[in-house]
Amino acid sequence: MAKQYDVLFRLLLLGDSGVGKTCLLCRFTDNEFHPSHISTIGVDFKMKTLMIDGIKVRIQIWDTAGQERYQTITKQYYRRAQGIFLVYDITSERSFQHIMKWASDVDEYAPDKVQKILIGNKSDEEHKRQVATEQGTKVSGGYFMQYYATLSAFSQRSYPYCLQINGGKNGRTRKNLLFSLPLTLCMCFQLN
Ligand SMILES: Nc1nc2c(ncn2[C@@H]2O[C@H](COP(=O)(O)OP(=O)(O)OP(=O)(O)O)[C@@H](O)[C@H]2O)c(=O)[nH]1
Repeated sequence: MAKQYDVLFRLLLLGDSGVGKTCLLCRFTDNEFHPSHISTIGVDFKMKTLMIDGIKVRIQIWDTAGQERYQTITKQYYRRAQGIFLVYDITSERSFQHIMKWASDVDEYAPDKVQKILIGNKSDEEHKRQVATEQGTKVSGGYFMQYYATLSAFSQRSYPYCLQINGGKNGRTRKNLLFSLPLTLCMCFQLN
């Protein structure tokens, strides 16, 4: 039987309820958008397998509930994550203010070397924007996050796997693949 994958990455989505974590995940895995908000209960996950430079990469993305009452459950998933997306909604100042709290939970419960990526979602709602891009840049720098992107789960246009991982097949190590992958994942969403 063919090997199902060469490497597995476990990624986690965190952020307040309603910022669009589930929608980002559905856009990434199924290229779908759900206009209604059905709150995640506890945790859920989806998987996607990508071929990146001849390597079969399985990405397992855990979608967590933003609601406070599930946080005892969701924190149990932090320690196995290799990458964490901290998501806020650009039209909600409050969701952005809470990023500091999510980031300090990550510091407390996730592995030290976890990749952290800040995502400002709902960039299609520019007219309702409450959080300037510069504020995102400042916070991501302050919390040692690797990347910062504004995205839209609503937007259909995507750039699937357009980022190539540097290094030839033989010279590539798992370590640099791991480092590069979260950015690849970001690039799979609509970047603008
Ligand atoms: N305009 C717009 N709406 C979005 C976008 N992403 C999500 N939404 C809407 O925001 C609402 C909440 O989205 P969800 O993905 O369910 O939010 P969540 O963060 O998973 O929420 P919890 O499961 O409660 O933590 C839904 O009504 C979505 O349709 C986006 O990029 N643009």
